[in-house]
Amino acid sequence: MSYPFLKGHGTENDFVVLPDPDGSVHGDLPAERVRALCDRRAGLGADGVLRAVRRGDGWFMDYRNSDGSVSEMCGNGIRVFARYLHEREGEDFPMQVQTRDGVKTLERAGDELTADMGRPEVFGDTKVTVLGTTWAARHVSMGNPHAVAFVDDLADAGPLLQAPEHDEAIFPDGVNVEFVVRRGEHHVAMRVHERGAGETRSCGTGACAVAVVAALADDAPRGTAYRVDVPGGTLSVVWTEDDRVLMTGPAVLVAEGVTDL
Ligand SMILES: N[C@@H](CCC[C@H](N)C(=O)O)C(=O)O
Repeated sequence: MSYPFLKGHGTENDFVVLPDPDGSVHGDLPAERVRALCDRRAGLGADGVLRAVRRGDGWFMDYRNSDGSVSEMCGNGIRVFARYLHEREGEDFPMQVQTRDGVKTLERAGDELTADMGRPEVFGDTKVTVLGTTWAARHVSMGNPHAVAFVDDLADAGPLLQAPEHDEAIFPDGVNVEFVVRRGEHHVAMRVHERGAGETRSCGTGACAVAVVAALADDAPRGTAYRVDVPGGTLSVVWTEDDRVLMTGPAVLVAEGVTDL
């Protein structure tokens, strides 16, 4: 059996897009198939899979991490998903996309796309540990869970070959962990260890969580744009007066074909 696919990325957080309009192509998308597709040696290679399913008169983004697990939301993924819907399915901007974290609206921003990521939920303090070093972190939900830790140097977190240790009582389903340094006024840089995918070159929801924590620390007025550098590029994040987080960044489709994986 052959399946159509596309490959794309947003700030080098890369995804396999699986068109499955009536949901009949991939069934419930078994975790083994996701792992096979995302395998960087034996498969197409990706941090996650974006299955495109029609729901009502719109589209649902069925997001899976590269280990086959489900997540509520993916910020880089939704821009790539919207790029796909625009270029291959004829959907216009502004565009609404259904996700496990509700409906998100995407707009064009020049060559880039802006996603309204909704309201952040800022919780209390927590801790993360890597190879015996522990940092204070802030728990933020962008629909999916994040722990944001400011560090002295991005290299301090080491090679991030394993998930950082975290409080299982606070994060029973695991957590995405961002390590952050300041680069200038309203300008930060981060690395991320993604739940279900390992260290990646970028995380859109992570960049939003980081900008929210930085804005709170800076007491920055709502509407202040934060530049968030990631290993794979740069995202811009604004936490608005009406408590929404707008994330702007690139979304690129790089290949399409068929696969029997
Ligand atoms: N890369 C994503 C986040 C993907 C989901 C995450 N790993 C999780 O399990 O919550 C992004 O760009 O937001």
